[in-house]
Amino acid sequence: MGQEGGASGRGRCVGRLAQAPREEGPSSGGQFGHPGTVAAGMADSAETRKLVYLVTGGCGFLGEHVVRMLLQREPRLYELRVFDLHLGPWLEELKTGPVQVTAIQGDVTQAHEVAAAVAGAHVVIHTAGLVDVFGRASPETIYEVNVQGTKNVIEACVQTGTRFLVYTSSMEVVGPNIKGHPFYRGNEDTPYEAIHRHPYPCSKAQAERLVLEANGRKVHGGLSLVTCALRPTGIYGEGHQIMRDFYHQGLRLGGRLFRAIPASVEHSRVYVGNVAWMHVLVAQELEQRAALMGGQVYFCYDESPYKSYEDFNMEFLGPCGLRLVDTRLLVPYWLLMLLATLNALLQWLLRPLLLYAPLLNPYTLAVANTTFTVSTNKAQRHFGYKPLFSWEDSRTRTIRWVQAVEGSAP
Ligand SMILES: NC(=O)c1ccc[n+]([C@@H]2O[C@H](COP(=O)([O-])OP(=O)(O)OC[C@H]3O[C@@H](n4cnc5c(N)ncnc54)[C@H](O)[C@@H]3O)[C@@H](O)[C@H]2O)c1
Ligand SMILES: C[C@@H](CO)CCC[C@@H](C)[C@H]1CC[C@H]2[C@@H]3[C@H](O)C=C4C[C@@H](O)CC[C@]4(C)[C@H]3CC[C@]12C
Repeated sequence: MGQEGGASGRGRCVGRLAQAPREEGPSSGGQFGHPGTVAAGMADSAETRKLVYLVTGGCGFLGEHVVRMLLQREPRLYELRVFDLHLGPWLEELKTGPVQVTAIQGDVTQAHEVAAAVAGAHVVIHTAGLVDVFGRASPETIYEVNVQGTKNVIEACVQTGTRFLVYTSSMEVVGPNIKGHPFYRGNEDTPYEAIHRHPYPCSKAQAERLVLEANGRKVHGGLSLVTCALRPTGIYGEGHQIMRDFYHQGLRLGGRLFRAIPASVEHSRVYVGNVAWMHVLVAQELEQRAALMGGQVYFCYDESPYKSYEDFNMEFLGPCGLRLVDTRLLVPYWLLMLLATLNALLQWLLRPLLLYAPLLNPYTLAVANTTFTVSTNKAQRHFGYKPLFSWEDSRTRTIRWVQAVEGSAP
């Protein structure tokens, strides 16, 4: 079944059974060094600094962590190009080190801007995207950024001779699907009917497919393009705007948040630092393991516990003074669905006047209410990934961030 869904991502975006290509080649043994060990045989010294990396979306929630992780853990880095529609002021502080940090204000929907940024890069880590499940942007805009933007990155690699492309995909390429089927402790090979209607998952699925299909294409200079897609589940950590939105919502409600989702509905979540680390490690290993890793997808995972979305958030918001009130008896699911639908109607009615984009809408309620948990070690088997941050460390860092940014530190 081919990829359907109109150019704007409207209609059903019907994917094939979401299974990554079967693994080829022997799974690699445990010969990798400890996470963070620099690429094998690389001395951390000036003469090894010869690589140029480009990170698109480098000023985003994930992108910033990828940029900082590269500066800490890629000793071969000569130049780090940070490409984003909106450049962050924090970039200036990065320009004092041994690596040349080049900030590029640009738009991935503009092919010429992408080509100029990619030219001369050895590796592209493509995280730029419109992460919108709240109706802030039109389906057309989501498609333009997430699909056309990815096409522009791929073509820029081919035209300029960049051989290695790491794409930030998403769990939503797989699910939850429009039928609300749970994905329980699944992995990259678990059969699952990936059927989407929402523009965001449709766009991520189309973009991921383009990246994987580009693996092996000849780039300028005659060598082959090696691509790989990483599928984070719900990312959390320093800089997570939705976490801040929940915290502000709780403060407005007198320190309380109201449970709307049964605790039995489990989600996988992954710490942003571990997602960034996986991106860096893939970029470091992709050349030596092109035959095994090229064209593959990998879920991003760590030791974060399986919990409902709301209970998981309380791991951080509880220590910041909020408590979760169980209101499922008061707010049955049908009433939640009605509220979500009213939000969608209000958004549509108010759109000519203002942007009304609450967290709760029919799509986010459906996703929140569907179990989606990942259990895999494919990244460890293929390129020796191990989480850099433990659950305890990830939790502490996130709590400290919420406390610091909200001034609620004890
Ligand atoms: N946040 C999550 O839970 C999550 C989970 C899975 C996958 N992802 C994926 O990770 C990537 C990063 O997501 P995020 O959560 O950091 O989002 P984010 O919105 O914080 O970051 C996205 C960045 O891309 C930039 N960008 C957007 N449109 C652009 C354009 N046209 N040209 C150039 N730059 C543009 C934005 O300015 C922003 O800095 C996305 O591709 C997203 O689909 C996110
Ligand atoms: C019922 C509501 C009131 O408590 C709870 C609404 C929660 C939703 C806002 C979030 C529940 C699941 C989240 C999504 C999931 O974590 C994975 C995602 C994939 C990623 O690529 C982008 C973000 C997201 C869609 C994420 C967005 C927020 C939720 C829908």
